[in-house]
Amino acid sequence: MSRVTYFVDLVLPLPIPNLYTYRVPVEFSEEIQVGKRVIAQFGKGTKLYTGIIVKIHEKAPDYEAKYIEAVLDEYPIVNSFQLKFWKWIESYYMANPGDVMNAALPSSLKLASETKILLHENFRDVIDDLSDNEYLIVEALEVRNELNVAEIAEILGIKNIHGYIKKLIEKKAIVVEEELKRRYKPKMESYVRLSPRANDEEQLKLIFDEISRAGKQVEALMGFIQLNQRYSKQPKAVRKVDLQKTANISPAIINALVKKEVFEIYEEEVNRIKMAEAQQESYDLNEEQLRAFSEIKSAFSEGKVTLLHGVTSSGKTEVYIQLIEEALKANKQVLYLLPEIALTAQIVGRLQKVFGDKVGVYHSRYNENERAEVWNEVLKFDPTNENSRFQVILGARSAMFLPYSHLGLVIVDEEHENTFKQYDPAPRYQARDASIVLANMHKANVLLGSATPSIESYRNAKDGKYQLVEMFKRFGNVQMPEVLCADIKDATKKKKMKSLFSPLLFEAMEEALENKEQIILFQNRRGYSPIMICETCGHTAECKNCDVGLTYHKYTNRLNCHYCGYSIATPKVCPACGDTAIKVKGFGTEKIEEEIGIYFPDVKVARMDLDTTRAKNAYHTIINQFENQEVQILVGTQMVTKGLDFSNVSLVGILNADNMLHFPDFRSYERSYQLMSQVSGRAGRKSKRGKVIIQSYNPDHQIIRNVIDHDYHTMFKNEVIDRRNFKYPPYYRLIRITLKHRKAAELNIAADFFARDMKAIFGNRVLGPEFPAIAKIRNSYHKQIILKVEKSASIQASKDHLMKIYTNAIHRNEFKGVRVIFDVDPY
Ligand SMILES: Nc1ncnc2c1ncn2[C@@H]1O[C@H](COP(=O)(O)OP(=O)(O)OP(=O)(O)O)[C@@H](O)[C@H]1O
Ligand SMILES: [Zn+2]
Repeated sequence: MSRVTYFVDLVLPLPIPNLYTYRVPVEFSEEIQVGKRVIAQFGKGTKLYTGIIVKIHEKAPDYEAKYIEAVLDEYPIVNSFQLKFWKWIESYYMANPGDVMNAALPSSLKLASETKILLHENFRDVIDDLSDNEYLIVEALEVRNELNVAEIAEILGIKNIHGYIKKLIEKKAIVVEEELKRRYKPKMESYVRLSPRANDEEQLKLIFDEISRAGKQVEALMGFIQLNQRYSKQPKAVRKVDLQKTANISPAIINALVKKEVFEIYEEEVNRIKMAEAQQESYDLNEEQLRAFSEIKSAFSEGKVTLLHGVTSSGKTEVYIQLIEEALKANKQVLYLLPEIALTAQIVGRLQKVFGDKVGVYHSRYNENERAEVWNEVLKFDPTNENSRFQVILGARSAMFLPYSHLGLVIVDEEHENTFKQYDPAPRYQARDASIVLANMHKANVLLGSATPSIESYRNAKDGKYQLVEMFKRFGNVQMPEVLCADIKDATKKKKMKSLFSPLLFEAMEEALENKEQIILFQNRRGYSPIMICETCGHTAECKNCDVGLTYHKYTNRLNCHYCGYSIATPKVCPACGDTAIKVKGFGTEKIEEEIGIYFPDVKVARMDLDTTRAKNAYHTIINQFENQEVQILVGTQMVTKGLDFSNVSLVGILNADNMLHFPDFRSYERSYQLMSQVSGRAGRKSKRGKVIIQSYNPDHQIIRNVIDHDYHTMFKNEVIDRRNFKYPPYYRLIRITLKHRKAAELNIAADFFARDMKAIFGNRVLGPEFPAIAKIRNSYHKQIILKVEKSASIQASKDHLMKIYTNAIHRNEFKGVRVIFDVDPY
C-alpha cells in the first residue's frame, strides 16, 4: 500500500466563499476521483454534507484538515466540463462555489443534512465476523435504528471512525448512503411469468385440470395467456396490474397461483419518463427557411454564434429541428433552452414527433427522481450508441447544468426573454449568456432565436460579433396580423367602455366568436392586481412583512402577499372604519375571466397565470384544451405571449399597454415592444390574417406605433440612442449591490459607507444608495447601489475592487446584521 497521504479539495453545498481541503483516509486512496461525491463534515457541529471532489493533491493545508467520511460514487457524476463551467459562473456572477453546486445538482444527488447510518437488512448474517468496535456500532444501531457519524464517534469515544464504517459497509452490516438511496430509487414494477414447472404445454394442461374448480384461478391463467400472447412469435411481458385488470381478479388469486408454483413474480425497473416514439419525418423547409438554414450552417462552420431573427410564425422551430437532425447525425448532444415551462409542453410534442425518446425534458417542475433520471441518462451518453435516450435536452435554464460530454449544438429559443435570468437565489446567472460560454468549452455551435431579439444580441449581430440571419415572412405567406389601438381614455370619457373592454375590442370578440375562431386576451402581470379597498375611508390591506398591498384572490376569498406568501381571509368589514363598503379594484386575469362570463355566458374560458399553473401538468392541460378548441378564449399573463402555436386564433387583445410602458426600468420600452409583438404573433398563424387590439390611454405612444408597424428596427434604433446617452447596456455593464437589514436606520448607515467606499474608486459610475420600489420584503429593508462600468473597461478589475470593499466593510461594526448581495448584469 502506498504511504502517500492524499488531500482533496471539495465544493460543499454551502454559501461559503472557498473550497475546503480534506484528508483522505488511506483506505479510500484508490477510490477518490475528481467529480465523485464524498461525505464530509463541515463546521463546528456534527453536520455532514455531500461534497464534490474538484482536485486531488498531496499538499496539506495550513489548517488541521478533517478526514472525508465516505466516498459515495463508483464513477464521477460531475465531469470536467461541468467543473470548469461552475468555476466560470462562480467568478463571473460573483457567487460562492457551493451556490453553483446547489443550482447545478438535482437535490436527490446531494445530501445536505446529516447522513444516516442504518443496519443492513441482513446484518445478522455477519454478526460473528465483527470486531469489538464494529459490534458496538451494530449494537447501538439495534437500539437506535439510525445514527449519524458523529453520534457513532461519541459512542465509541474515537474520533476517526470512518475505518469502521467502511468495514461495516463492506461486510454488509450497515448502509451509509441510505438517505441517498431513499431519495433516488429506481421505479420498479411487478411482472408475472409462468414458473419453469408450468412453462410447458403438457404441464400447462395438467395445471388447468388441477385448478379447474377454482374458477378465478382459471381466469387468471387464461388472462395471462392472452396478455402474454403465448402462441405468437413474440410473447409479451405481463405486468401484474394489467393481469389483475384484464382477468378481473385480486392480487390474492395471483398469489395463490404463485404458491402453487404456476406463476412467478419478478420486478423490472421502469423508466419514470415515458417513452416516446418518433412518428413522422421533419417537414421540408420552404425557400426562406432553406436560405436561413444554409446561412446558419455557414456561420457555424466559421465558429460564429448566430442570431436568427425571424418574424413570429416564420417557422424558426422547423429550422431548429433540421439543425438538431444534423447534430444527431454527428453523434452530438443538443441543448435546447426555452424561457418558460408553458412553452416546453408544446415544443416537446413537436420534437418528440420527430426524434422520439432521443428528446428529454428537464426543468424545475420535474420531481427530484425524474431530474436524477435525466441526469444519469445524460451522464451515460455514449456517442457510439445509436439508441441513447435524451441526446437532445429541452429545458428551462437549469438544463444547462446537465453532465454533457459531447455537446454539439445549443439553441436558445426566445433569447430575449428575461426568465433566462435567475434573480434569486445565487448564482444570479443569465442562462443565455452562460450557455454561450458553455458551448465554447465544448466547441459547440450556438443559435439564438427570436422574433424580437434583445437589444444586446441585436447589437452584437450588428457589430459583427454574431452572425445575423433573418426571416421576414410568415410560413405559408400568411400576412402579419393587423394591429389596431383602442383609445380607452376617449372611450371612458364617452362612457363607451363595457367594463374592461373598449367597443373596438368587444366587437372584434363578438365577431371572432361568431366565426368560431379563438381569442387570446393578455394582461400584464405587473401592476393592476386586484386589491380590496374600503370606499368609505380608502383603507387598503397591506402585508405585515413587506412594503406592498395584498392581492385579492377570489377563488380562495383571501388576500395574499405575492412576495412572502402572507395571507388573511378577506375581511367583511373594513378593519379601519368598520364600514361594509368594501370593494375590489384593479383587474388581474381572474377579473377578466369573470367579466367575460358576464358578457359571454356560453363561451368557455381558460386562464393561464401563476395561480392556475401550480400543478405539475397544469400547463399541458390548459394548452391542450385550447389546442383542441374545447376552450374559446384564453386569458393569461406573460405566459401566453411567446412561442405558442395555435392554428385557430384570429384575435389577440392586449387589455392595458400602459402599465408595462410606464414600468420604472430602463428596459421597459424594449420589453413592452417584445411582449406586445410576441402576443400579437399568436394571431392568424395558419391561414387567415389575424387581428390584434391594443388598449391604451396613449394610443400615439412611439412603442405602440412600432408594434402596429411591425417595425423592430426603428424600435432598436431609438432604444440604442437612449441606452448610450443614459449609460445602460449594451454600452455599459451593470452590477447591482443590494444591502439588506431588518432595521431601516442601520441599513442607511451601512449603505452610505458602502457607497462612499465605492465612489472613492469608481467616481460617478456609482448610483445610489436608493430604496427600490418595494423597500421592505419579508421584514427586511433593502437598499440598492448600482455600478455602471464601460463595456471597454475590465469587469474583472471592477469585481476585484468590489470584493475588497466588501471584505473591508463586513468587519466594521456598522455592518453587523447586514447582508450584501451582488448581481452582475442584473436586468
Ligand atoms: N417547412 C414547414 N412545413 C410545414 N409546416 C411548417 C413549416 N415551417 C413551419 N411550419 C408551421 O408553421 C407554424 C409556425 O412555425 P413556428 O412555430 O416554427 O414559427 P416560429 O418562427 O417559431 O414562431 P414564433 O416566433 O411565434 O414562435 C407551425 O405550425 C409550423 O408547424
Ligand atoms: Zn409580504
